Amino acid sequence: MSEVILQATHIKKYFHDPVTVPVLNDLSLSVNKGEFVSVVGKSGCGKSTLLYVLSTMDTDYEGELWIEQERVTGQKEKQLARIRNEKIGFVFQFHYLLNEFSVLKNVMLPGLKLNKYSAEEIEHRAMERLKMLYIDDLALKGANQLSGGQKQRVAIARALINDPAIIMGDEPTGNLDKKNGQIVFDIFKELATHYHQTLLIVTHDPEFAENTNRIIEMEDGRVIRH
Ligand SMILES: Nc1ncnc2c1ncn2[C@@H]1O[C@H](COP(=O)(O)OP(=O)(O)OP(=O)(O)O)[C@@H](O)[C@H]1O
Repeated sequence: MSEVILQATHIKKYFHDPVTVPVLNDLSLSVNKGEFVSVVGKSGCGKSTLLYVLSTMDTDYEGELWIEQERVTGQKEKQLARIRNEKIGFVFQFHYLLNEFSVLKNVMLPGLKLNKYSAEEIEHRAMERLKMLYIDDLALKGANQLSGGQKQRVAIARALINDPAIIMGDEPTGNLDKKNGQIVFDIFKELATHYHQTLLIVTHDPEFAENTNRIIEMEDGRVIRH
């Protein structure tokens, strides 16, 4: 049987602006280990809101969220911070790299926060991940010296540093041209296929979605296809 990595059940979330409207409306989904899942749907259907809930950054919802065997819902901020750092890797549309640091340092930073490995081990792990993404030759460059596509690959290496249970992405190819978007897609695909990395990626790009293992389609805060 497949191992469930992420499970969300009966998630409801409301915004009060100025009247109360449901943005996530009794939404349930689960993602198995090694699956590469895309989340699609029209603008405003609730994809980003869902990702905030699933990534533990938003705790103001009804329903339950589990990541691996751990119940996330109801945990205090300190525990949530640990869960985020240990179990979730993020890749956003914008890379959020620290320009004043080298590529290597950027990739190492979330590892240093975890307090699990020595600095030498983290450096070694960072170099391994840069090799996995074919950018180890950029390790000592400043983050501000890279192209958009290279920056996004560094952001993926950084997301991988703590061996997360799941990588979540919000339009990670949204800022890239077609060629670089394809490179980033291929990396995700390889991570899923060769490393059994679980991925949940919000995308507007139908071609991207079609080539993932499974499409979760949303409409008005609900899942209408999965
Ligand atoms: N902080 C907020 N307060 C009130 N309403 C909000 C807030 N954030 C989002 N919304 C509304 O919730 C709905 C869902 O927004 P969300 O950003 O999750 O959609 P989305 O599917 O990610 O859209 P897009 O594809 O354009 O990024 C929209 O109608 C949006 O206007």
